[in-house]
Amino acid sequence: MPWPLSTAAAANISPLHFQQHHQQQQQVCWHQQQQHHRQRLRCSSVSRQSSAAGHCSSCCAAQPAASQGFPPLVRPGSRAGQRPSRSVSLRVVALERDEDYEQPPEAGVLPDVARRLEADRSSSPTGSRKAAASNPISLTNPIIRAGGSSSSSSSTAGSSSPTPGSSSAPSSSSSSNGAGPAGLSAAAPSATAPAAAAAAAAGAAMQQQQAAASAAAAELAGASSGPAVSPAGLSPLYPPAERSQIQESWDALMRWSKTFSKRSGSGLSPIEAADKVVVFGGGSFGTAMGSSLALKKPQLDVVLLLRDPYLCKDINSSHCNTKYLPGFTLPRNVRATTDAAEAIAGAQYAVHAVPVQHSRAFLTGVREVLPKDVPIICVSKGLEVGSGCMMSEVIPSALGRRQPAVFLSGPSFAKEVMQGRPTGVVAASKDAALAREIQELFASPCMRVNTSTDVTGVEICGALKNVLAIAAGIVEGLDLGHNALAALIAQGCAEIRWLSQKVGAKPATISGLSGLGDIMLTCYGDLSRNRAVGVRLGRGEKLHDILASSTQVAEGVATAGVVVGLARKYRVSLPVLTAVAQVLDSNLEPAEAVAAVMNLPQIEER
Ligand SMILES: NC(=O)C1=CN([C@@H]2O[C@H](COP(=O)(O)OP(=O)(O)OC[C@H]3O[C@@H](n4cnc5c(N)ncnc54)[C@H](O)[C@@H]3O)[C@@H](O)[C@H]2O)C=CC1
Ligand SMILES: O=C(CO)COP(=O)(O)O
Repeated sequence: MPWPLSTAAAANISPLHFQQHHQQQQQVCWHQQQQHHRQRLRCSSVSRQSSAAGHCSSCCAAQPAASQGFPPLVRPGSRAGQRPSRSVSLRVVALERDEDYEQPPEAGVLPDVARRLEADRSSSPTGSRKAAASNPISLTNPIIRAGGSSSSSSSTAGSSSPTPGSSSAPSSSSSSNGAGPAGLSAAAPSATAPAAAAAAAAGAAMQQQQAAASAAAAELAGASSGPAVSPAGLSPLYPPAERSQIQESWDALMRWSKTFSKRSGSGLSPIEAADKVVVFGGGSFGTAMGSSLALKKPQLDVVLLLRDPYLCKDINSSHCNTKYLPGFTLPRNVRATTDAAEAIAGAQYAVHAVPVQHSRAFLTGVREVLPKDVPIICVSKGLEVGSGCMMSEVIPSALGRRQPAVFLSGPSFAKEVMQGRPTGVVAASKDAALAREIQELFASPCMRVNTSTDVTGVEICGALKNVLAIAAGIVEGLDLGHNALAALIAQGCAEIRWLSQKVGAKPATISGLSGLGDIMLTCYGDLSRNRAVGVRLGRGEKLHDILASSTQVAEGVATAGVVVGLARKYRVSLPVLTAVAQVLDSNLEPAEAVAAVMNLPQIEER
């Protein structure tokens, strides 16, 4: 299981069992869990490209808000290389949609194949175990602190230097042998004939993993029929019947994953086909997303288009974005330039990471040199002051044409992307095939990418969560406690839902990665710049001073005012989000705003 037992699940078990489980979890380090998980959930595209890339060689397997200091908005008036066809196949699985679960491979499907593979398995049990055991997984990101010994050359488990913020993580060289964490490997002997048959239907690789799991479990249990014991030396948590059900469900999920991945087509994957990607804006997130692509393919030319020649020089000479991501060494194939024509020439994709309020002017400036068929992958989150436009409207308006575009959003702090920590985002485009292409382009063992066609939903949620994060920061800065923070975020979620639905967002988007996922990250995560603005406001600082001392953008500040206009247009009342705008506009002290919201009429929940 990729994540620890949920609180909800934990609430249903006895304290003793919970304690046992917790001890198990502590014994099975994060890296072990991940390695186990990845070995099972292998992504064939990464597997294919990683052998070439050496990245993960053996695993996966115009109205300026002058008072807020915003500059005035400017109203605006053949590429080389080959991209894969838009019919590029799905290799990475979005687990969120119900329809994906429509036909999970059940025990007993394809019985003839199952029988054949079962026969194979009984004839060679050790061979398959060896195969699984010789397949170590590395999630370790080769991007390391500047001054470290290596960067992109590190590809095997445990061989890279510690990443910032993860120094306490045990070395992955102590990883499991593929048999997985305690509960799973110990439960393997109870996998009975139907489970084995279904595993066979899913393919030989799965069968190899099961054999490995069985063998490891037998080893752990002393090859006897006695009670299975976890590697941590603890008894299993659940009663046998429950455990075998859990194992069966897990196996079915893994078979489904395997068969889903097998539906891949032929042809080059997007990352294989690409040889150059341009990133508009070399701030923290542009650099992080560019670096994650650069790591996937060392031959890929990743060019950051910047305005600051000194920063450019720094990046090219020291391989470090000293201004926005100090302490991280960038992959060697990331470079920077201030020359837009040179940066864009020959690029197959353009990642747009320029703050929303500057995007129109920026895009107008590159319109002539940007080929009209290069897809823009927009990661900027916010609403344009003056027009109220979302980026999906700003882009065609600034370029004066319909450019292929995908909107990538979700809980994804730049620093954690740089650290190679597991991250999930959603790629939304009206063009579903393009969304899948971008899904495949960015997907890696560290990055899950769901697809969506709900561009409006993904964009509005990404913009609104920044405003809510400021409110969350204010509550934190005022030291109002956990209850207050949770109540505020819940209210904010409701307000985001009310407005998002009015503008056409789908419910699945609002509760998905770009909605709830990003709300949780930004409202609770210390790395959020928007939240940091709120914290400082709550502690009594003035907005002007906060902005003057910040080197990075907090999109929620500009977006808050726009949100109120949108709410009025759609006739929705948004107490918390409106209060944020009032505080930012210096019409209300943070503490007054909280008191006013607390004293609104008591209402029925909706
Ligand atoms: N940093 C993060 O963790 C994440 C940021 N984002 C979004 O990505 C966008 C960019 O954010 P960051 O990279 O974090 O911002 P940042 O503040 O770190 O960097 C902004 C970049 O834009 C450039 N820029 C500023 N004004 C410009 C102009 N007029 N013309 C051209 N370039 C200009 C800056 O020079 C800098 O390179 C924002 O919309 C943000 O909400 C999205 C997800 C995560
Ligand atoms: O959008 C983000 C993470 O998903 C980054 O949030 P901040 O801009 O508040 O740092």
